Amino acid sequence: MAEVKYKGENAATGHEGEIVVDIDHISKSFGSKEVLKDISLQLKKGENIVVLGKSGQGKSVTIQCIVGLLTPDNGTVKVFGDDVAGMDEDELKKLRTRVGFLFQSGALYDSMTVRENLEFPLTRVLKMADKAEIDTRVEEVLEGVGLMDAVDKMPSDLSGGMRKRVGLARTLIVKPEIMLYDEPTTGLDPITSREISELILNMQKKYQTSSIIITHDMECAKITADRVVVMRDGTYIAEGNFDELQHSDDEFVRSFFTETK
Ligand SMILES: Nc1ncnc2c1ncn2[C@@H]1O[C@H](COP(=O)(O)OP(=O)(O)OP(=O)(O)O)[C@@H](O)[C@H]1O
Repeated sequence: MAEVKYKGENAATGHEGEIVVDIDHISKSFGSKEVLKDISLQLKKGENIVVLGKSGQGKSVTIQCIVGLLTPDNGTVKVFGDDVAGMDEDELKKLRTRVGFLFQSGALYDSMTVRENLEFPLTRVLKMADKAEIDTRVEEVLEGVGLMDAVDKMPSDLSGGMRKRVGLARTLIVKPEIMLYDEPTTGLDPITSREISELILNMQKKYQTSSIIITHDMECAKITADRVVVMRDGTYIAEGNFDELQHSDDEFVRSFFTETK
């Protein structure tokens, strides 16, 4: 496979080149099914990478390897310089406070208000106890996603787009340094999708967050990506910025930019 090269000039906020996620030649099979064959990728501080690929290509498996929910069969994943496979439960817990992930479902606790959903990671994960400090964090993050009015509502009273935004706020409230987004705009109307994409971009700018964004939504890719990689048959076959790949010589790569997903 052609190794994915890092193009530093595409990084939006270029933070002295610090590599926060280093995926080095990983492979992963489930039974006889080889899902990841040879994946290498480096995410730099402050950078947004979008991963494109058809369904079932192992994009989600890759991000699960980054947070230690899955372990690669071969190769290494280092986050902030440490090998994830070598971490014990405590180290993994700590890692997951620094790496936020928003999975497709982005499930909220239905029996809790928006405020309680947001307080949960602060009190349970960060063990915060100062009520004033907790309130400030909740208000700050809700303002960030434009949902201050919804603070006392139940998730069932919110639209799909609003729930997605609360899910994002709940992930962001612990101020993760890395964000992993698995299809953040799936199932949303075009206007709400654009709002979520712009939110992802704002979070990157505001907190210098580094992100890997898996999406089929080309508008989301266009808005958020400093760099795009294309996955096929368990490897990355192309990388570049949005415009470069849109005009790629490779028909498969170009197809993402012309097909309606
Ligand atoms: N824990 C697991 N056990 C067994 N098979 C798995 C597991 N996780 C993923 N797979 C398989 O790995 C393949 C890739 O799954 P993955 O969810 O990473 O795809 P994807 O590229 O994210 O696709 P999509 O866009 O549809 O979400 C699928 O065939 C899936 O069934």
